Amino acid sequence: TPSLATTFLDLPLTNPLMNASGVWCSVASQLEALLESESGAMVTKSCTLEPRDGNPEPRYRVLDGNKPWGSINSMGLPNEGFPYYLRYTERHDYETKPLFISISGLTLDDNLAMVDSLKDAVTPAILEVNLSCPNVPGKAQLGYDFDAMDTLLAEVTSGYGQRQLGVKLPPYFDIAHFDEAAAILNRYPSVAFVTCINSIGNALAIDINSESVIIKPKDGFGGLGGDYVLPTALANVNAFFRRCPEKAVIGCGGVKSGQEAFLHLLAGATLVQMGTALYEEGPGIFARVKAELLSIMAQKGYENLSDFQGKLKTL
Ligand SMILES: O=C1NC(=O)NC(C(=O)O)N1
Repeated sequence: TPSLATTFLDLPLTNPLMNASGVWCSVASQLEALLESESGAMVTKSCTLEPRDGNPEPRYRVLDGNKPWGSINSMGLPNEGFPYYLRYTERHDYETKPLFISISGLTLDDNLAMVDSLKDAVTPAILEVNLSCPNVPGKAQLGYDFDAMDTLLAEVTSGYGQRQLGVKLPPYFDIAHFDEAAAILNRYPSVAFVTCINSIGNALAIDINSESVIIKPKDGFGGLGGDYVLPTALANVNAFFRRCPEKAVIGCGGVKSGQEAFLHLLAGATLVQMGTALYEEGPGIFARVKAELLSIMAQKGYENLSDFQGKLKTL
């Protein structure tokens, strides 16, 4: 029977599935549910130095009805503040599964302060620096400002003592941008992984009956997730898989079954994150998607993930 076992940064995982930062991972009860779930790993909600309430509600909506399936969100980085998640890293059971901690400082100094505390904590948690939150009013996405991204990576990798870390990238839509972002990332060997993609920022969902937007923040503009973003997510996974051979890619975007998880792995992902689908289904989704992925592998005669991981064919 096929196996979903894999490794990430030399850590063994029972399977490649995990949550996307921000979904089912903001408070201890959610983190405990992820620990108990069948995910192979888990990540905390991107935190800021201080606790944040985030944007006014409604700030998350599933886009259902007769449209393709997805979500729009403008949460605005609501979180319990960095110390809360640092404390969680100190009591996580690392034997059960690896833990990632996501940070999204509102300033470079805030990011450096969190990185410095993490370096001193010498925690097994894996750092994922979020360069791509599209929903804090007045805050541009770092991943779209290449100079600022370069400066942040120089300071953060140095501040983290060149310990391995990763970055959560926004989706790019131009080959020249894949080239430029990868060229910057490849100058930082301690950036050991990239997570592609964050939501497609600043989409607008409109309800025809009310003739109104459906989320409150930013006049209805918010990050898109779900089916809508799968082709863009696969493109970003494969673009960075091709351009960053020394780094691992974590796939995120449009995964709701074994099928999309298989596609992300084929495109080059080592691990696969779920956001919208997890938000709607809950942590039981991991058992379902695991079974679906195993079934697809069995049908195709694959024993291990390495039999097809990164082996996307071109014409
Ligand atoms: O990085 C993020 N991506 C999103 O789609 N939403 C959240 C947020 O708004 O907090 N952050």
